Amino acid sequence: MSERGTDLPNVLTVAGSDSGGGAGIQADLKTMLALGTHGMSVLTAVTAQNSLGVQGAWELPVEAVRAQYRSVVDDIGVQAVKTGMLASAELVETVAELIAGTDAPAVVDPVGVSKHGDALLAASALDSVRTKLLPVATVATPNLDEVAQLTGVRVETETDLRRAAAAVLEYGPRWVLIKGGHLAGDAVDLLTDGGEEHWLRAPRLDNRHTHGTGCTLASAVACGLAQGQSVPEAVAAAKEYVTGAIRAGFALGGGIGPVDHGWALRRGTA
Ligand SMILES: Nc1ncnc2c1ncn2[C@@H]1O[C@H](COP(=O)(O)OP(=O)(O)OP(=O)(O)O)[C@@H](O)[C@H]1O
Ligand SMILES: Cc1ncc(CO)c(N)n1
Repeated sequence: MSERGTDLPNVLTVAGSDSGGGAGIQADLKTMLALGTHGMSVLTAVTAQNSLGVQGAWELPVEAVRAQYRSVVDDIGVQAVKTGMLASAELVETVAELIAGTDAPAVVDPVGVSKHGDALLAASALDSVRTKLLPVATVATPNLDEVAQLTGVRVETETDLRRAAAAVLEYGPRWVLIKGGHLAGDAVDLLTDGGEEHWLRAPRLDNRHTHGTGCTLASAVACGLAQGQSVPEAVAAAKEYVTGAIRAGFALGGGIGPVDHGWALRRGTA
């Protein structure tokens, strides 16, 4: 038997490709490798993207998404699913239906726009995210722009995060992790299921190379869940991983560089 052993959990990302390698499918798979899981992917869209922005985006046909998902789940099996860019209402609804039929926790990152403000989800898909995708989520991980788009709640202070969380929970995810990364001050996120409340606080790092933070955090949560952690445990570990990745983020191209997914692999070996 190889050293891999037989207990490496399988984690599936359903997301778009970022040609620059910092966000999307590429960030997800790198996170899954770094955190000791076997990463697999269902591609929903292809973007021409780099450190300066998104130059083009093309979504895949619904049949292609459905076929990839079936290939993975029916043969290999998954211990957790993570979703990212889903592009259109049709794809959002297809993926929600596929997740509903899968016996594994789902981390839903309701990706709306890229860090540069480029749309990665059609405005006409918002309602499907609210009524079809959020209800099948074990954890939903919106950032503040996505919260505003989905619920109309505008977050300006840490206290507003509570109101935002309550508004997202109305749509039915089991847990919500509101990412306060775009607020001033500490990088504070709020995880709640409407009963328990967990505040995750990290110092704001003075590094502009933060491309892919959201994808990385959501994938790390999926890895923890696949490894049998509870939602609060998986989120706490994911926050530590993404904070380390931002600290190690590096310049690439002429704009915003990526976080460094490999930092945790090198931990203790320098
Ligand atoms: N400068 C920073 N220093 C420390 N932590 C940060 C910083 N910026 C973001 N974070 C943290 O990174 C995680 C991702 O949050 P963020 O709000 O950046 O996601 P996002 O906007 O969805 O990212 P993206 O769209 O680039 O993938 C959160 O835990 C947030 O608090
Ligand atoms: C493909 C893709 N998915 C997600 C994000 C999140 O910002 C991005 N920039 N690109």
